[in-house]
Amino acid sequence: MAVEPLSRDDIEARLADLPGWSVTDDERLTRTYSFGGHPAAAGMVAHIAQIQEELNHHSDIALGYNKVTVSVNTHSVGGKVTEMDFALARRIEAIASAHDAQ
Ligand SMILES: C[C@H](O)[C@H](O)[C@H]1CNC2=NC(N)=NC(=O)C2=N1
Repeated sequence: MAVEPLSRDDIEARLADLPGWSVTDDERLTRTYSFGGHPAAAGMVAHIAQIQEELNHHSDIALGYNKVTVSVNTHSVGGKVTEMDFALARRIEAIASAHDAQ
């Protein structure tokens, strides 16, 4: 997969297919999920970690009582949002319903 920073237009087009995700002012693709409790939230974190190892692309994940926040950009291009970040976000979205993530 080519690794180049995405333009603002490319980012907006991809975000349109990822409700709940946004890009912060410091160029991180992020979403917060809510859960029924802590074990469910922790289970989602473990599953995300598996996916990240598979993709060799890793977000920063914050685990709270019943929330998980994922935040990612691509280190190898100096901390910009790339297609690799969106590929990870799509994989996370694909498992969210199995974890009852809101
Ligand atoms: C050596 C290894 O492939 C790299 O360090 C990978 C690992 N995970 C990564 N994760 C993220 N978010 N960005 C990267 O550039 C990156 N690079």
